[in-house]
Amino acid sequence: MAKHRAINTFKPAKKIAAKHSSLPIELKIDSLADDGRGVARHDNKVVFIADALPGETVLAKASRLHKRFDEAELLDIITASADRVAPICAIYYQCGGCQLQHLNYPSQLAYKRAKLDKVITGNGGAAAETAMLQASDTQYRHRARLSYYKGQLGFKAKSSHNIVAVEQCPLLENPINTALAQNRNAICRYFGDKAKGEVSFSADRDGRVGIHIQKDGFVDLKRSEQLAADIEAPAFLYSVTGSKGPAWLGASSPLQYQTLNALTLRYQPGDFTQVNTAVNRQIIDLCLAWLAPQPDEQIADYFCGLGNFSLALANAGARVSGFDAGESMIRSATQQALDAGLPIDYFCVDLFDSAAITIPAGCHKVILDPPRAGAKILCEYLAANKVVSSIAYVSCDPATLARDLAILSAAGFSIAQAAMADMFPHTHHVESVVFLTR
Ligand SMILES: C[S@@+](CC[C@H](N)C(=O)[O-])C[C@H]1O[C@@H](n2cnc3c(N)ncnc32)[C@H](O)[C@@H]1O
Repeated sequence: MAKHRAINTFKPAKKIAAKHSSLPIELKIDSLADDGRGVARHDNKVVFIADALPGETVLAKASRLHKRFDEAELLDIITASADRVAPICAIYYQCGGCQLQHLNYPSQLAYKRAKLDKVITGNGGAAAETAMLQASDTQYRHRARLSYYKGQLGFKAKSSHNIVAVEQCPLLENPINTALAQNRNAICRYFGDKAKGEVSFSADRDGRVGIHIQKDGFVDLKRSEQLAADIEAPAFLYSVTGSKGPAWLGASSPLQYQTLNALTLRYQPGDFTQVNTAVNRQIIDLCLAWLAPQPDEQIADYFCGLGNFSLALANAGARVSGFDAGESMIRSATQQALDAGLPIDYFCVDLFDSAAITIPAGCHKVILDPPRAGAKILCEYLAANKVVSSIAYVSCDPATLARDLAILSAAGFSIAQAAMADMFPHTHHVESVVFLTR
């Protein structure tokens, strides 16, 4: 069996008492927690064990003790689950990027679907009607952010802030893996022994790969120019920013993210784009079907980013108002709408501030796609304001979705449709879309 590493947690934990530290314990895994770890009970306490699966009996060693639960490191599997598979990545047990590669893919989907079903039934919906959106479970990410420190370029490790060197990642689109292999040495030389920072790769519609470097400290503009010359096409150095001083900005044209058919979003590294292009298209299609935009009908797109949903809704005939706090994205979205001749007005607003929220005149349909924190304030606003009758809620966190659905349900909205979208295969993240009407 491959070596298993300790569990990743960022909460401070107590030192392990001597009697616990040296004693392996046998645990029976009952279920999977929301973060993908196995859950067992021992000494009347819940224990979380990374890489353990329901139905398994494992040998584990306590690694961190908390007041209400413990964490343990998997030492060996005594009885393996029939759902256990060999990870698709050689560094899975060290890398912090994925949590579910040891679980077969259909079971990953079932686990995520069950999480969403709980939220749906908890708010009066029918779980049996939840649809499933999915595409390839490999090579699906069009962007990745790696860290650099002391000669290592890779992802953060599972159980620490150390960096695991990544040569290739099976979840990344091929152009990113190629760009990584071709340019790793030049990037590592650029950082040298002392500097540290982050390197973002973003593959666009045309196979170009933009590289953005965020460095601690000052940016050496001459060396950045040299790095730009050294990077092998079709990858190119987009920009280098530092925590101090001026940035190096290349003269490259923006990247292009393809949404539906011929619709594209112009973006730069740092802008939000949905990581999984194929699943994103399915989500847009579904939201279009649910919201059924009519000619000249007014629709609001809250947390619109670059206009991923706004463009598709306007292209289908609606007039759209998009709201987001990202200034540069709103600028870029506004220009795109002008260039495409589409009737979209974008507004830069903080949607966590109730005083800043507005509903456009004549608007009865809304789409919202908040970050993990959800959209509590906005949902309270929509609940209180009786003009909105249909909401497509795109969520990347079932916990905040549950909280927000409860607010909307209490105001008379009911769940008409729902879908689980596997935007992030092999990780514990659950993306979902819920359609509410009243
Ligand atoms: C999950 S992304 C969705 C973006 C877009 N709908 C898309 O599909 O590409 C969440 C968006 O919420 C925006 N956001 C985060 N906090 C915000 C806030 N307090 N007010 C308004 N927008 C916010 C981010 O800028 C980001 O564009």
